[in-house]
Amino acid sequence: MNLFEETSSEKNLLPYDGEVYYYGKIMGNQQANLYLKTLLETIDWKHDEAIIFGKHITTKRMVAWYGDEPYEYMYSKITKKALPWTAPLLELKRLTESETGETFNSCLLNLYHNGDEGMSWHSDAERDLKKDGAIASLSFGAERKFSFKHKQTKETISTFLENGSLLLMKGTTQSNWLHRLPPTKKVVTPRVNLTFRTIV
Ligand SMILES: O=C(O)CCC(=O)C(=O)O
Ligand SMILES: [Fe+2]
Repeated sequence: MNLFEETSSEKNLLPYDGEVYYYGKIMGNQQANLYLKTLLETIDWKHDEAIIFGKHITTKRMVAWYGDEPYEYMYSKITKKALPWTAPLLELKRLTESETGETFNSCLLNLYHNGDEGMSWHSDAERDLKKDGAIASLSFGAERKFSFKHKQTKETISTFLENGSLLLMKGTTQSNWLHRLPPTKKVVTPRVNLTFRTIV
């Protein structure tokens, strides 16, 4: 817990061209497991849709989108509308804001049922997102590897995202680095991830 510390007290995981801070676990296992259960049961999960090479596909991974207002958000060439915050999501948004000192107005949630599901290399620099805005990532459930790859040098940095942990991406990270959640045979239990963002 570091309510009274600056984010700069966390070590930057990136060697250059961006800032990624891993805060580690910001709550105990019991509380994190309870959030996992609550989110699995109360979020309006839908299979993600995308248009890839002109083909309409739906993913095994499930997603949901919440925000301050019913923002329309373009993601993977499909427009989505944000739902109003639920009580547990507002709680988690406030916790994330107090830990990071940043503010957010929306949240994208991802549900990976097991290690077969992941997310391939991308950056979160969609047109509707604030340019170089901070993105905070909360993780619940199975611990998964998370990697960054520099767009020019291809240098790769990896870390593990624990149950109840917080990671913050800011500065020029999205302009210069890709990130992904690699699939893995080792994980057979679900993981829920929340990324808090700022839509403009
Ligand atoms: O599941 C994660 O940790 C990452 C999710 C992500 O990169 C995204 O939603 O853009
Ligand atoms: Fe992302």
